Amino acid sequence: MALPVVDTEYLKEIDRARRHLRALIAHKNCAPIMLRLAWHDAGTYDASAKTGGPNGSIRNEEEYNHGANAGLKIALEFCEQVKSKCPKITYADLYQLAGVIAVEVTGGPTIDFVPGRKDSKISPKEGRLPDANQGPPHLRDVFYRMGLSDKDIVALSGGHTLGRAHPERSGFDGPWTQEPLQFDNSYFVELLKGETEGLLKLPTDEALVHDPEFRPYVELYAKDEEAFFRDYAISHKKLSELGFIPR
Ligand SMILES: C=CC1=C(C)/C(=C/c2[nH]c(Cc3[nH]c(Cc4[nH]c(OC(C)(C)C)c(C)c4C=C)c(C)c3CCC(=O)O)c(CCC(=O)O)c2C)NC1=O
Ligand SMILES: [Fe+3]
Repeated sequence: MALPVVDTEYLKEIDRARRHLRALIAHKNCAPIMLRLAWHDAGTYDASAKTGGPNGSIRNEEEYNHGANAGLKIALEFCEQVKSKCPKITYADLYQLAGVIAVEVTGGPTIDFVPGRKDSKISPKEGRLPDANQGPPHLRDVFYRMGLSDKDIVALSGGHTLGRAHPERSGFDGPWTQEPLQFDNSYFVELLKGETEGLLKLPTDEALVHDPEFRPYVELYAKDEEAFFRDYAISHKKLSELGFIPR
């Protein structure tokens, strides 16, 4: 079903939340972890069972304690600061808006945000997010289950232009690019360059270079930042609206 239409009061609350999120993310330099939070709430979607997805369930202790969500409590607490000033916004909308603002504030593309997500108290079982240690078949299993495509997989992985891995959270260490607070296509440039001292490549990042279906997108995005921004904005919107057929 499409995202339900919201009333003008709610739209004003969304605008207030936008402003608070912009100030918070700029002040705390927390764009990367806010983007990861938005993905981890949405990335549990199962298109055939119609369960999981961007429904705020990651705020449940049972879910934010899942292994793949290590470290996200910080982002949940940042969002709680905005929720206390904008109590009408659902957690589901708040987390997705945080992801959209995180990309905007770091110089990435403007992503169309349609509000109207409802909160769910039900958390899916652990294991719906992709495992960084696996390769292309696993990536396709997980992203196809969400209802996403090969192109979405490559474009969304470009979100690793932001932030870094932390040994105490995932066992991996380091940023993917030289400018982890700048949203650009350098993730793809680094992927094609090979090893660079101090920069990280997950097995799932490497998979994009070696798989014949994924690689052409990596080459396009490394060469044409506009093409990456265009495709990323489409894929990010898709992921943030999983479970709602956009109007
Ligand atoms: C495509 C498969 C994929 C995998 C397996 C993945 C795994 C992954 N992503 C990140 C951090 C990580 N991930 C992301 C965006 C992100 N993450 C993500 O994969 C999902 C959610 C589907 C798993 C998507 C689709 C996006 C796209 C925007 C950011 C911005 C950061 C940095 C956070 C920070 O700096 O704290 C870590 C390190 C966590 C830590 O130690 O702090 C790992 C292990 N990211 C992936 O893309
Ligand atoms: Fe990631």
